[in-house]
Amino acid sequence: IVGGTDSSPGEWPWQVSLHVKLFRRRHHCGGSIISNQWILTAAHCFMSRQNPNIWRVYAGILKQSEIKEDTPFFKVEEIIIHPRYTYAQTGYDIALLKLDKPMNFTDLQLPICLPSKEEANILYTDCWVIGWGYRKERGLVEDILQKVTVPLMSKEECQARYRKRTLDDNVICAGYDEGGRDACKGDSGGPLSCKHEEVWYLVGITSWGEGCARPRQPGVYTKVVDYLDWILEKTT
Ligand SMILES: Cc1c(O)cccc1C(=O)Nc1cccc2ccc(C(=N)N)cc12
Repeated sequence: IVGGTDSSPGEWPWQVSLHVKLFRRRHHCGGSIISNQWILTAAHCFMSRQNPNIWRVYAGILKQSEIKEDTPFFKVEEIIIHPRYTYAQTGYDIALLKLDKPMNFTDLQLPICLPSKEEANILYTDCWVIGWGYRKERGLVEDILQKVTVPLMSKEECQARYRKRTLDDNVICAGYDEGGRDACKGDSGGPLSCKHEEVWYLVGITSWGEGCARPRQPGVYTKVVDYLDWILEKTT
């Protein structure tokens, strides 16, 4: 996260950290708890790493330094990548992780609501992107979970910013024309959460952007409401 601030314990209880258990265990991507057995994240987190056995899901974590050898984690039973995914920039950047056993909800690990179709055209005005990702383009994974508020922008406005590309229809953009506040590498898969009438909704999944926090280069997020049928088909 570029231009953000430290989160507090329990502020974002649906945020998880996805680690790869290889030579050096480390944070690779974020994800969101959507039920006691399912995590919603980005497909591009799993390119070249689709073996569920090497992944570890840490929930209820504020700092990466909390994670030790004996810190409990969830194993991944199944990784479901959207069948039409190829690259983040061409859309369908969405994946589901089925945990090997259901988690108990606590104050520090709780699910976030999926948006409903009826609310598909609500104008959310209180949206935040969070993660342990880079603070700048040539950065490194952060210790304390960062948060930054970002305004949503229309598809037309976003397409005008990415003139050389044709944006996928099922994305939502957010950011500031002056730049300075945005998600970045390492925040991928994490939630773009919007509060509406006292309830938090998972409006987007951090997917890509040209660099990070550059002027007129907004963050691009998978638009979750457009994948409700796919999510329900795979999780029920
Ligand atoms: C390609 C690259 C790096 O190598 C290092 C840092 C950033 C980038 C990059 O161009 N964009 C990105 C690469 C990977 C995940 C990203 C997630 C969000 C954003 C965003 N701006 N909202 C940019 C990303």
